[in-house]
Amino acid sequence: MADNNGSPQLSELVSFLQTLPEPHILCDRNYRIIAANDAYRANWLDQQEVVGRKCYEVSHRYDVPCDQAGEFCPLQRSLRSGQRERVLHLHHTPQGESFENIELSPIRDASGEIVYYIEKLEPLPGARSQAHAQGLIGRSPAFVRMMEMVARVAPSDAAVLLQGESGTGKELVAGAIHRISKRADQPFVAVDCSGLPETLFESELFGHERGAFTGATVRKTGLVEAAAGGTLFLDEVGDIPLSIQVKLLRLLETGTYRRVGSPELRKAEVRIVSATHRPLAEMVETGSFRQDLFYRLNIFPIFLPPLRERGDDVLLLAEALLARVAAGRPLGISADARAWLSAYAYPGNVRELRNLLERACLLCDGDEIRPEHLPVGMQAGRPDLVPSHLAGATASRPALPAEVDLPAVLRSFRGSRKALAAHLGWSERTLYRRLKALGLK
Ligand SMILES: Nc1ncnc2c1ncn2[C@@H]1O[C@H](COP(=O)(O)OP(=O)(O)OP(=O)(O)O)[C@@H](O)[C@H]1O
Repeated sequence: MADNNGSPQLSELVSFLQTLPEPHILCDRNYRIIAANDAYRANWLDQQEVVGRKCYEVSHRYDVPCDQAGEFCPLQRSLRSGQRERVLHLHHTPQGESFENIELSPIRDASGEIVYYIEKLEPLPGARSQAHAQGLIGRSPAFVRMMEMVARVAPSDAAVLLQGESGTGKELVAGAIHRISKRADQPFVAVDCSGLPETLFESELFGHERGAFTGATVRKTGLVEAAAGGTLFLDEVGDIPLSIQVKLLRLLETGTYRRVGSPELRKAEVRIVSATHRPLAEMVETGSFRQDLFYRLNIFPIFLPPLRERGDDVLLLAEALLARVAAGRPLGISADARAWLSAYAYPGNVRELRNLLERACLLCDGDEIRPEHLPVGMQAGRPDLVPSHLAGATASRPALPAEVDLPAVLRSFRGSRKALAAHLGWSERTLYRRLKALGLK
């Protein structure tokens, strides 16, 4: 596949691309798309021609390469490493924004220099478009990095431990891992390990024989059996009593278990995904969690970022969740309410944002959510309405625009307007409006 100058023959590369069933494009080192195969074009039906355009412009609508827009660029990575590189990117597609696995393979000329790249673009199976009612929403770097870990581990059978604060979406991510995996057509069974007394928990998990204990009038299959062939999601795994931990360890190590009241060893065929908001490593230190079980569960740890570290995702989520909770009511969010939502610290993460919007919907009679419908407004008018967990949390929120003595801050602050906005926890627009209102523009 080389011409007389030692460069790979373009026409042969293009016809090779055509033989590939997955969507592929061919790019040069300058991000320019040189060819796209039919599988790629089938996804881009009715769209503008892509050949001749830059990959970052087509897939991301950026004016600059991904790495200059705060994302990992596989092309830059591959230029550095000289190897094939894989990343997960959130791409604009005719079906809406969705996650795609990108695999970039360098093509060299006879002198060994990289001249082209073949790029495979595969939608993440099961991770539906962000617009979908059940989809995981987010595009911040912290969220995309987390999703990249999800995409890497999902197709394997490795045990995954999801760690993150309450309400960060651990159950949703566990479901996504299942849907992306080859077990997607088999059951996904979620077990809440925190709610049940010890004996009941064991029989829920492993099942019991008739007469195994008082009240066991019929034989019962356990959740491990119900999940056969699929995924068993152990939520709040840090709450599993020590006596059951040893049985869970056996399940993970040997793939076997016993129903309560039966000596017979049964074979289980499940993939284990577990989640906790508790510091399991510390619990191992203090002896309340078995070290051997921790290692078994923690083959592939994934950390879910708290909402306060997800930047603009807050407003993206707010819009999407509002559409879900407002059920057909076309509700907007005022600029002040947006500023508050962006600045708030969300100790209860996405769940708290969702609850807060649900309440705002009920309080709002018009067509726009305003600060008076949010905890900030309620706090100002009716402190008795503020739930205790929010009252504590609001203490740590950034200052609201009206509470700041801006002229005083301006006298002491050295730095750009952007830095000042970040310092105050405001958007640049809010800062601009406040400066203008005070005649300080
Ligand atoms: N990225 C996201 N996109 C859309 N919705 C989300 C996202 N993350 C979380 N949610 C929503 O937030 C709520 C809480 O999510 P989930 O129950 O998965 O969190 P969790 O981390 O398992 O919480 P806990 O530790 O309290 O069990 C759910 O309503 C879920 O749909």
